[in-house]
Amino acid sequence: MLRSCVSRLRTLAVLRGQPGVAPLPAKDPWSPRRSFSSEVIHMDLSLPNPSWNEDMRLLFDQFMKKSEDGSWKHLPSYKSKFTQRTEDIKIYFPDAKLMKEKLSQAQLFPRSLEEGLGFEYAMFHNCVEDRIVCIFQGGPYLQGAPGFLHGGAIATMIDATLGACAIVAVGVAMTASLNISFKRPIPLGSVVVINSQVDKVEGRKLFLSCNIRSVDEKTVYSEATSLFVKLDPKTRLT
Ligand SMILES: CCCCCCCCCCCCCC(=O)SCCNC(=O)CCNC(=O)[C@H](O)C(C)(C)COP(=O)(O)OP(=O)(O)OC[C@H]1O[C@@H](n2cnc3c(N)ncnc32)[C@H](O)[C@@H]1OP(=O)(O)O
Repeated sequence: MLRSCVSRLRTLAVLRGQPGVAPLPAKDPWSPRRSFSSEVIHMDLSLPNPSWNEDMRLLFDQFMKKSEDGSWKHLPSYKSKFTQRTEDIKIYFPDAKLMKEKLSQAQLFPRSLEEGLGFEYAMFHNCVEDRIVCIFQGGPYLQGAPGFLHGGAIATMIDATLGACAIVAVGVAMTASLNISFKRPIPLGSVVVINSQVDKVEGRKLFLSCNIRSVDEKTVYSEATSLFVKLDPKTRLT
C-alpha cells in the first residue's frame, strides 16, 4: 500500500515538474528518430529499464529465476517486429506487397509510447500449465480517472496478454470478443499481475480468461473472459 502510494506520488511529481524529479521527455511524437530506428525496433523492450519501479524489478527477477529450470519462459517483445515469422502472417493478407509496406511503418500499440510513460510490461509463459503471466506497470500517459489507469489501457494489456496466450497455444489468432469486469481502479505507476489461461478449445475457437491482481495478490482489479479465433489459412484479412 505504502509502496503504491509512493509510486503514485512520484508519478504526480513527474507530471507537475517538481524539483529533483526528472521531467517527462518533451519529444516530438512524430519524430522519425523515435519510431523507426532499427536499433529500437529490434530491441527486446520487456527487459528492465530505469523507469521500472522496485516491485516490477523484483517480480521480473523472480520470474527469470523460475525460468531457469525451463518451466517458465520469458517472451521477448519488440516495437514492431512480430514474434511470428512474416511468412506465417503473409498468407492472411490479399496483397503481400501492400502488407510489407504497411508493416514497415507499423508499431505494436502497447510499445508505441516512450520508456516509462505508457505500457511497461514483461510476459512469461508457463510451458507446463500453458498460461501466461504479464507483469505490468502503467505509466502517467495512461491516465483515466485522476491518478488511475484508463479502462482502455487496462483493456489493451488484457487483450495483449490473452492474445499472446492464444498465439502461443494455436498460432495466429484474433480477438473475436472480450468481456471485462473492472472491479477496482488501478493506481497509475503501480505494478499489477495479469494471469491468463486457455480455458477451452473448440475447433478454431479459443476461450480464454484472465484476472489482474495486485503484487501481494490481495486485490483483484479486473477479470475478463474472451473468445479468440484461430485464423483460417483460406481466409484473407480484408
Ligand atoms: C495477422 C495477425 C497477426 C498476429 C500477431 C499479433 C501479435 C500481437 C498480439 C496482440 C493481440 C491483440 C489481438 C487483437 O487486438 S486482434 C484485433 C481485434 N480483433 C479484430 O479486429 C477481429 C475482427 N474479426 C474478424 O476478423 C473475424 O470475425 C474473426 C477472425 C475473429 C473470425 O472470422 P473467421 O472468418 O475466421 O471465423 P468465422 O466468422 O467463420 O467464425 C468462426 C467461429 O467463431 C465464432 N465467432 C466469430 N466471431 C465471434 C464473436 N464475435 N462472438 C462469438 N462467436 C464468434 C463463429 O460463430 C464461429 O463459430 P462456430 O459457428 O464455428 O461454432
